[in-house]
Amino acid sequence: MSRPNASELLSAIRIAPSILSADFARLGAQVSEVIAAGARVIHVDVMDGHFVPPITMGPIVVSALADEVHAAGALLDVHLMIERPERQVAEFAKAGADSITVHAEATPHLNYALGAIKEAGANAAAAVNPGTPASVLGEVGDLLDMALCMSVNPGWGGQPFLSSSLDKLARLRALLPASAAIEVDGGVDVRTAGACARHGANVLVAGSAIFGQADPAAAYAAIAQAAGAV
Ligand SMILES: O=C(CO)[C@H](O)[C@H](O)COP(=O)(O)O
Ligand SMILES: [Co+2]
Repeated sequence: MSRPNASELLSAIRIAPSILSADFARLGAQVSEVIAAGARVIHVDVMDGHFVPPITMGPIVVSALADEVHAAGALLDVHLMIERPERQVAEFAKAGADSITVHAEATPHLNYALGAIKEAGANAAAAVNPGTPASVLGEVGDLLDMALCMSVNPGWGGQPFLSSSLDKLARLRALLPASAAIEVDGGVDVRTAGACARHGANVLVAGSAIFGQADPAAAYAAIAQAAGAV
């Protein structure tokens, strides 16, 4: 099956529903609901029990969703909250990941890890935790298709948005080439989405604010409108 053009999809304002908060007993149906509502970026949170305490999912879940997501012209945005991610990126790309994010804090070899993602055929992204300066990503700016600003401490959905993230988004936007997308992840909802977009984010991850709601499609549409994505 042909892959969507990830660079093109990530160049507009996008709301990326995070399946971390989805009902896993009906994961395919939940993803279909948000795609029908207009979502073109599906965010997959991979946690290893080391970089962050919880353990979530691996390439097998990416592979299970890939055909449905790609057939809709949407992409799988895989957020690796794992130690030494460079050892795993090829496996996730093979499973169907279109963009892969590694944490700057998770490897001493960030430049190498980003190169490994590109070599595996995916878009390369790097994330910084709330306590890590944005400037770290300036060192690898030429390799970044996307930078991810964590607006909560990673590991759990449903946490409140850290307002200090707004200035950090603006610093990342000023620091990185215009071709790099800026993603924000954690505590994004109808109240925080507009400010994130105004401060330079164009890919807004939302988990509990979409899949934690009774009507995920309506919740998606409300956040998209708040961010100016529609
Ligand atoms: O990476 C993450 C957690 O580490 C999730 O993507 C993020 O927290 C989404 O959840 P919510 O929108 O509920 O904050
Ligand atoms: Co995430």
